Amino acid sequence: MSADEVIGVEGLRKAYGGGPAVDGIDLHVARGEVFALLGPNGAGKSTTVEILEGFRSRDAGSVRVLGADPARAGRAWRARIGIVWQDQVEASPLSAAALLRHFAGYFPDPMDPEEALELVGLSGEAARSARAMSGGQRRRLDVALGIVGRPELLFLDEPTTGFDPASRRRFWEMVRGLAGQGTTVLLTTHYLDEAEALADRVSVIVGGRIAATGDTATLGGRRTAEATVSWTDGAERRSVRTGAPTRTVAGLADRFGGEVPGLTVHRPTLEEVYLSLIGESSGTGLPGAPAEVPA
Ligand SMILES: Nc1ncnc2c1ncn2[C@@H]1O[C@H](COP(=O)(O)OP(=O)(O)OP(=O)(O)O)[C@@H](O)[C@H]1O
Repeated sequence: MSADEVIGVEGLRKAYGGGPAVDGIDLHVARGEVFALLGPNGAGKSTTVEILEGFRSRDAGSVRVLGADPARAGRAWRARIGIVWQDQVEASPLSAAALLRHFAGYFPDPMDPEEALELVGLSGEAARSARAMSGGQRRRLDVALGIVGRPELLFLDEPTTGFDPASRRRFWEMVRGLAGQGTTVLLTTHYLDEAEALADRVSVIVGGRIAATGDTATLGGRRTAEATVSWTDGAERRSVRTGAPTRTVAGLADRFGGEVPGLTVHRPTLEEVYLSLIGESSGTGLPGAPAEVPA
C-alpha cells in the first residue's frame, strides 16, 4: 500500500444466504480523491461501503482503510472517518447547532457548528430544529453532521436525494472544496451527472463485481468509442458511425459545398456507457455494441 492510499481493497467477498453480494472486488483510492461507486440496485455497493466503514464483516479479501483493517480498527480510527447517514436527523427536536455540538464532542478537532452549517448552506438555521426543517434542509444537516469532525475520509451514500437543483450544485461545490483541502470522498450515487460533476474516478459495480473503473471521460472506452455523425439528405435523415468523425464531417462539407443540413456529432454520454456496462443498452458506439445504422 502506498503512503498516499486511503482505501485499498483486494479480492473482497461477501455472501448472504442468497448467494454472493460482493464477488471479488478490488478498489484503490488515493488521498484527496473523490471516488464514486455506481451500479444498479442490489449490485453490492452498500455491502462494500459498510465493510469499509467497519460495520459489516467480510468473507474474504484484504481491506485497508486509513492504514487499518476496519474489522479491527478502534475509536481513534473511527474519529478520522465521516459518514453521512440517510435521514439521521429525521425527527430530532434539538436545534441544528445543538445536534452538531453533540456530534462534535466525539471528535478531537471538530468544526464549530456554524462552520459546518455554513459549508452546507444552512448558515441562518442554527436555532431551527431538524423537525422544523424541509426534507432537503434535513439532508444537508445530515451532511453537516458527517463533516463536523473534519474527517480525512468521508462516506457519502446517495447524498443529494431530495435536494433541489440549486442545493445540489452548492453541495457539489462543498464536496469539491473538501476534496481540495485533502479530504478523500467515497460516494455512492445513482445520479450520473453527480458522478460526472464530482468524481475523479468511478467504479461501476454489477452483480458484485467491478465492470469498469476509470475517470468519467474515458470510462468503458468512452473517449475512443465511435461517434455517430448524422445529417439530413433531402427528405432523409442519414447517420454513419465512425472512428474519424472530423474526416466524415469534412467529406460531408465538401459534398454539400458548405453547411451540412441538420449536422450532429454524437459521442456516448456517461449514461449510455453506464447502461451498456450494466447490460441495459446497445447501439451506443461503444466497443462491442452493435451498429445502429450501417455506414
Ligand atoms: N443483510 C442482508 N441480508 C441478506 N441479503 C442482503 C443483505 N444486505 C444486502 N443483501 C443482498 O446483497 C445484494 C447486494 O446488496 P447491496 O445493498 O450491497 O446493493 P446496493 O448496490 O447497495 O443496492 P442499492 O443501490 O439498491 O442500495 C442484494 O442482492 C441484496 O439483496
